[in-house]
Amino acid sequence: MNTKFSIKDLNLHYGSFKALKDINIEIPENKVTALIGPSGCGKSTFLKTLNRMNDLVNNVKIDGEILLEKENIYASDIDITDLRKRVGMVFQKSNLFPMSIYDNIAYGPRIHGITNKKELDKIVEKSLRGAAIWDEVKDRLNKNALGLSGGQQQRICIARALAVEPDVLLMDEPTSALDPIATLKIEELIKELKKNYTIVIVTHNMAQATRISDNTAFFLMGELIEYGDTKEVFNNPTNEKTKDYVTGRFG
Ligand SMILES: Nc1ncnc2c1ncn2[C@@H]1O[C@H](COP(=O)(O)OP(=O)(O)OP(=O)(O)O)[C@@H](O)[C@H]1O
Repeated sequence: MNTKFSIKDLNLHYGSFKALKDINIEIPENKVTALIGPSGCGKSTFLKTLNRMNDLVNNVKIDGEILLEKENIYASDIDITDLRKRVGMVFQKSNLFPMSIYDNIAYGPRIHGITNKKELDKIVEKSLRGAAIWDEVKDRLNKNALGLSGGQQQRICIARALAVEPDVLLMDEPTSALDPIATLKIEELIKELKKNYTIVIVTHNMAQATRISDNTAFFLMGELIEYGDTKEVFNNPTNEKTKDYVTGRFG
């Protein structure tokens, strides 16, 4: 099993507040890694360090090392646009642009210099197929993406992330705004996507973590308390705090 991210002694401060404390973790390739823990424990902060999204926050200070296949993504010579192309992100709520489905998907590739219509057509179809939504939208590619249902919009967001051919997909509670059926569709999709992508997902939904993830990391107040095989973390946790959390005693 290959390691995709190797994180060593990662600390993150927002001003004087320490949001991540000495995080050490290896994230395997082509697996789903779930990040769980109570609100405010640092899950999203950690997720965003993986494609340097926190760089955009004022007063943030990050130290330690995050290797993406042996390359330190915090090295001064790293190309951040290229990093975000390799490590895509899907948010809690759909953040599609008020434009056609086609243009939403073609947006990233166009930014990266692809202008040929035939090539873009191919990318759009491949990405929509990859996100299991091609059949639902193939006859309305020129319609406004915001006219789709919430679940469909999330799959378009995933397609948009796939369009620039990433290696990794970061997902921050991608189903929290969806009904159970739309949630199930995204979960099925995630299981399919891990064949080709490494997935790291923040979820508040414990059942979801057990359904879709291979590994689970439990965070508490900025610390990584426990990390391992999802079945072990949920059924046989080594730490009392993990046990309390996964059995619903707090959080
Ligand atoms: N931009 C910011 N500036 C200052 N503090 C921040 C910022 N973003 C997050 N924090 C603080 O860092 C801590 C971790 O926040 P984070 O959003 O990572 O937690 P989380 O576990 O993802 O929470 P939730 O499950 O509620 O989304 C919290 O105390 C939060 O208030």
